[in-house]
Amino acid sequence: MLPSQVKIVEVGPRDGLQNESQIIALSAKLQLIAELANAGLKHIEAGSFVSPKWVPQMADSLTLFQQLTKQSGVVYSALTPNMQGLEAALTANVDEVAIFGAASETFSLRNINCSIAESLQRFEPVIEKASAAGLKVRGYVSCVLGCPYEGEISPDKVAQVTQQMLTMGCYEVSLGDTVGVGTPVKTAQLLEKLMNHISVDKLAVHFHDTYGQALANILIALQHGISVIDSSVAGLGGCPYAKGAAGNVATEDVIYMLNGMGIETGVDLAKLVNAGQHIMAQLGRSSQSKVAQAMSSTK
Ligand SMILES: CC(C)(COP(=O)([O-])OP(=O)([O-])OC[C@H]1O[C@@H](n2cnc3c(N)ncnc32)[C@H](O)[C@@H]1OP(=O)([O-])[O-])[C@@H](O)C(=O)NCCC(=O)NCCSC(=O)C[C@@](C)(O)CC(=O)[O-]
Repeated sequence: MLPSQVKIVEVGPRDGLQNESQIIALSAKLQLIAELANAGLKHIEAGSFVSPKWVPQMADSLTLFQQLTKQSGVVYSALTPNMQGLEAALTANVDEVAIFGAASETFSLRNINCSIAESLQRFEPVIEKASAAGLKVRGYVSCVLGCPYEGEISPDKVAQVTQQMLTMGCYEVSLGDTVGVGTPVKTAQLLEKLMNHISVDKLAVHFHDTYGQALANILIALQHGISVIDSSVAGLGGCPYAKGAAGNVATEDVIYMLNGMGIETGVDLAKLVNAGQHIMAQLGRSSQSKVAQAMSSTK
């Protein structure tokens, strides 16, 4: 039961860039976002309304949204961990917001400075106010296949937090393998557990590629009917609160795999590779995407 179409949520400008220690010019971020939209990506997570002391790289999110030239048909979203973040997101006229929690108590404390229960309490008014303002709210659950502090995470805990976010009004929950430790069998077991109670169209997957398992895990997710995949151009990224975690799976690699399976994404791979090369040139590194490397070497 493979999906015939897949929606890619491009998280490079947010999850990708949030971890960079060098200051990235606003113009480079805007160019990246424009090129991603030109490549056909329809959902771009463009920024994050979090504390600039915690994540300095996202401190320019308000200005970024104010200067963004939006393409019609593209959703430009941002993270909002609390009411302060939501207020900023509303001022910035974002199209959609996302709250982000975890299935690990320690990660929750390190990442957003509160317990899981407290985070869900914080999210409730955020979801209510965003919905009242006509914004859809996405949820993230981090550490679904393991935690950098606690190790193994119970699938029951993942199911519980996911279900609570959906009950509170998130239209979809993205399951984050924050440290990229998941393997295909564990991914299948988790999805089967969740899908006992949760409809597959409410779930998305978000794999980091630390152990090189992301594409294999995505294939398992597709085989379970998941049709929303988060990825990051050039494999940018990592989480500031998950030391050693590699970037997200590269969007180029996901698109190449989906093309090979005959699954429609609407993304132009050549344009996407170019977008990745431009941002990597700004960062002074080469792309993590195997597909981008291969396509560049045969040019
Ligand atoms: C959540 C908070 C804000 C709580 O932070 P806190 O310190 O507990 O908040 P507070 O309410 O006590 O406020 C303290 C200070 O923060 C400010 N503040 C408070 N809220 C905001 C806000 N929204 N925007 C801007 N500033 C804010 C507030 O104004 C105050 O400023 P001060 O008076 O000290 O100058 C903080 O812990 C934080 O910003 N954490 C960063 C979390 C983060 O961005 N992590 C990375 C993204 S999550 C991720 O990457 C995982 C994911 C989603 O990709 C999925 C996966 O891979 O698993």
